[in-house]
Amino acid sequence: AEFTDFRVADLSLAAFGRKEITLAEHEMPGLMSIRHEYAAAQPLAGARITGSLHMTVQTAVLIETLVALGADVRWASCNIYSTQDHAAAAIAVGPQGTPEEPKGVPVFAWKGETLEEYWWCTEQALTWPDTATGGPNMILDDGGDATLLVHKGVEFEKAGAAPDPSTADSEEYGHILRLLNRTLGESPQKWTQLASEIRGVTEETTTGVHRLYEMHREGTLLFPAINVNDAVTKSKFDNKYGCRHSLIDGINRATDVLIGGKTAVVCGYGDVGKGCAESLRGQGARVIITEIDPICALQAAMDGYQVTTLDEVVETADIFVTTTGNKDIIMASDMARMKHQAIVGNIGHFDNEIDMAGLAQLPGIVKDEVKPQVHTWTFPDGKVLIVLSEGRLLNLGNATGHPSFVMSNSFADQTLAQIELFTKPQEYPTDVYVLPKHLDEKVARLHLDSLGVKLTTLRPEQAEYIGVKVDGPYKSDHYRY
Ligand SMILES: NC(=O)c1ccc[n+]([C@@H]2O[C@H](COP(=O)([O-])OP(=O)(O)OC[C@H]3O[C@@H](n4cnc5c(N)ncnc54)[C@H](O)[C@@H]3O)[C@@H](O)[C@H]2O)c1
Ligand SMILES: Nc1nccc2c1ncn2C[C@@H](O)[C@@H](O)C(=O)O
Repeated sequence: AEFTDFRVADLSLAAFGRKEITLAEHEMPGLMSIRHEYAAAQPLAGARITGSLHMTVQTAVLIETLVALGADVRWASCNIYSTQDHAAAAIAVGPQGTPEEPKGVPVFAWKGETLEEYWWCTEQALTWPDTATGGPNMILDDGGDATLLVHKGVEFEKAGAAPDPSTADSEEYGHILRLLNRTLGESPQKWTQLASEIRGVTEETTTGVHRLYEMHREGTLLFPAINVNDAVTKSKFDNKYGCRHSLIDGINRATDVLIGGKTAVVCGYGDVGKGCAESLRGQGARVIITEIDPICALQAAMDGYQVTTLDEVVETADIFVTTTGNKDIIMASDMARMKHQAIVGNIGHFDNEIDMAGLAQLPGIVKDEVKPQVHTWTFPDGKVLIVLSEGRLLNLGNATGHPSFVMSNSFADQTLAQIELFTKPQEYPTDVYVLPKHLDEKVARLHLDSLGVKLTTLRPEQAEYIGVKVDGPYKSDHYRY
């Protein structure tokens, strides 16, 4: 039967996507090594994995690794602007298919989805026709939207109704409520039944992890979770070195502004902020940090950055980047004070770091599209602001996100986490876990040869002296790297 269980922008892009996937595989040695190591054992045979993670070339390599390990997969992106359409096309067509006869994986993602389409895609990725529960038995999440939809579905099914969408405190939540009101009418136990077979979720990013700990604290978490973000080989690499590469990629492709000599403000000096600050300084910008945390602020000062408040620099700086994972960092009133053609962008997971709703409501403001994901906002006095990706993460909205080599670390962690949760459910009662250190070190080890690294081997007496095994783990669980 013809395979039509997908929705992408343009199947004819599949060949281009396949070429870039092939190039990416060489740049993802850790992930490919895990694919080869585990393929024979088929550890994910029987797994039905719903993915909600930016549908990029690198994610395509992750998807095909999960499939190679035996999994069935359904996929959506976790952001309306982050899909690379040629990667999505290659996934729908598959390595053996053609645009005329696709033979790939169900994927529902295209660059420039509306919010309503985004949640429809997420629902498609979560809906598994011809299965007992109608759903997945694993979730691979980035930011927690798939996990949220399942939890809200169960919550409202238990209550017998979802709130009136007109009461939603955001446009996004309104779409979720409309969707759940529809499914409540169509199938009143859809989400409860679907959740019953989910063995767990592996969460990619800081903001999604925050949501999981919050649900666990509230006692509402329905299944165990592995916090992949806090694998050292994820957040100390992807968040830092990935953003170091892809932040200026996004700014350059969006504006081609000369960064050298300009003043750039980075809000937040966590893993992402550190990479962003280094990236901008590397281009010759004078980088100023804002922080709430005295430790991160002290780190920034010791790294040679001025650390002050946004209020102090909002009228003089040229480029503003939010990296906090928090909300309401740059408000409309701040943007009203910025200089002509200041550039504002966010690289945090959600679009609530920049007050886009407030900006749109400023009297006399005029929004104009320069090109996709680049807008000017003109104030009545003629001052123009340049806003990237409408406040959504600009490295994936204006560029192609992190490069393959760093995503190889993150996705090796993800694959190991999926195997852990799927094959050892009895070892993971509902809670939030991190990957054991020996797996973290394994992922790092898999990336050393490509960079020409030669490790030193501990001698037994040395290992004994520092209290570790010759083959590791080399650090305590509380070591901070
Ligand atoms: N775009 C990407 O490719 C990408 C990659 C990784 C992570 N992320 C996302 O980026 C965000 C940050 O991730 P992270 O790992 O750096 O988190 P983090 O917690 O390490 O860093 C965030 C920092 O922001 C600071 N902060 C919080 N509120 C602030 C405020 N009001 N003003 C100034 N500073 C404030 C915190 O003190 C913290 O140091 C998260 O949303 C994460 O999901 C995006
Ligand atoms: N090329 C890429 N493919 C997939 C996801 C990508 C990405 N670049 C950044 N993210 C987001 C990740 O950094 C994710 O781990 C996060 O933390 O947001």
